[in-house]
Amino acid sequence: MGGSRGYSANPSDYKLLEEIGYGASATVYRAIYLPFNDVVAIKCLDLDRCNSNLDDIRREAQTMSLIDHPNVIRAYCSFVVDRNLWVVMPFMSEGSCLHLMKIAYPDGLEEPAIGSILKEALKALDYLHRQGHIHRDVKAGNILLDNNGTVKLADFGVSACMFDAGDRQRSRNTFVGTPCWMAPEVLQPGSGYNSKADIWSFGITALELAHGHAPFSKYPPMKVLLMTIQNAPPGLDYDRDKKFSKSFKEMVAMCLVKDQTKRPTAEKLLKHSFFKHAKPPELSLKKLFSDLPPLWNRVKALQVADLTATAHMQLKDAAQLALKKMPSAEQEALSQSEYQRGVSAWNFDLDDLKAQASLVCDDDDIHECKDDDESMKSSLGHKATAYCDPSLGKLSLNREVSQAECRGPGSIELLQIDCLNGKGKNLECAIVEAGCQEILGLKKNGSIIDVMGSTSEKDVVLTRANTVKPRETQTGPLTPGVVLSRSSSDWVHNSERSASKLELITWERDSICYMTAVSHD
Ligand SMILES: Nc1ncnc2c1ncn2[C@@H]1O[C@H](COP(=O)(O)OP(=O)(O)OP(=O)(O)O)[C@@H](O)[C@H]1O
Repeated sequence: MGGSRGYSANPSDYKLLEEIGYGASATVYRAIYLPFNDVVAIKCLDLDRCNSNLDDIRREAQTMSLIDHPNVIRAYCSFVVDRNLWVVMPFMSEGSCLHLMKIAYPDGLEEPAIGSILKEALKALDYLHRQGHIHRDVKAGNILLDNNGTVKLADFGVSACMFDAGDRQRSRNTFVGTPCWMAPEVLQPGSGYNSKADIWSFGITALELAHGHAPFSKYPPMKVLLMTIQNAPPGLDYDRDKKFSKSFKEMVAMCLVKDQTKRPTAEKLLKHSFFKHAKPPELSLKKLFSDLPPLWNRVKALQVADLTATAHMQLKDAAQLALKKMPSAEQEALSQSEYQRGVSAWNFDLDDLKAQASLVCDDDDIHECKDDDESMKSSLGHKATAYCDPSLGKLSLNREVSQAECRGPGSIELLQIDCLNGKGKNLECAIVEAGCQEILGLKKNGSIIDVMGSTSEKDVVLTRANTVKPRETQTGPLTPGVVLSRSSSDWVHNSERSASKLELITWERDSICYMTAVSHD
């Protein structure tokens, strides 16, 4: 982790100035390199907060320092200071495209600017792929801009060298990334992935720049995973996105093909007419920054806005749950806020995801799953425990949970609410987290409380759970078609049966939802 270009590995040679960015495991500062009086950026990675071990981090730093391309951020040097790794880089005075959009262009950028940014980012990808790297975290937050219009792809925190012989398996199997931008094959059991995964993420980034947010970004991470696998690929809509050219729409559609073999390479994509006609960035980008305050003030403003939004949502959440009413728009907003705060922190293991994804019904399985509903109906009155467990059985909830009792892994909150069903019987539910409700498809027609409490002639039945003996808890992994469904109707069924009490307990660990349902006759 030595130095280069004359930048020393001595922390006292650097004067840290303002904070200019923050991510899952790092805070980035503007700094002065005192011997040259040169402005640099220093990424301070908290080693205690890092998922990676020191070898991974060392590799990241080495990879970054070997990079030599005008569109890729290169590390000047890196060294350990206390429990932090400092990575010294060029300072990009306009920060990331994400920050720029958040502060000034919430609905996205104009096509000429998008074309220029994407072309430079694509040149970076072409270079990295030729060098044998997969970036694996292409997104607007990792495209940095300078005030002269320079565009650089940043953050090799999660990249791995495909040709890194000693560790090939590991680098291919441990995917740390951001779900909205992830290619379906990365989530599919048994299928490998390669640099084409970056082309998918590039397509998603194009949509992000066009709309100001990535597709599915309002949903919680687990739901995004499922939607990526199950739904048709997102794209620019020919009607809704009228302001964008046919060429742009075509280019995005080429990237967002589920079959990775049908996606173009970066080299081929660069030849697409959309990029052939892209303006040089120094012409199309500079005007984006005029009238904006300095980067550090923007970042400060965003931090304040994030904190305020979070506090606001938490207050609203508590108040509305207390009132047993949360309009779905509010739930979505809450979910989005949670998601946006958590997205970068959401690092996961590919094997876990593959295991989960394999349990999801795809379109062809839906009929099969629907047939299973009948057997579920006959299991009413029994206790069913459904797992969506990343560690496949490592964690299970096999006890009944009473009011305010459950404080499990991570931040678990249990709120028990008594609702009356139409027959005047008590219906209890314990709900933890808006994202989980959404994953489970229970929020479509309003909050789960609404669904459960207001269905006058109906009881709420969780479908697709395995038939188990009365008042026994079934443990183990989710079986196909058990939990993950696409519509609330798959979950909330009308029934002649009267389940007088239903306990539904969900909690979240690393964005994975766990659920136990108990119905009592
Ligand atoms: N060289 C730089 N110049 C200016 N701003 C930077 C620079 N490097 C990073 N930033 C800002 O800091 C933010 C966080 O940096 P970075 O993405 O490297 O951290 P991270 O912890 O790896 O984040 P994540 O896990 O979300 O990708 C960036 O989104 C960007 O806004």
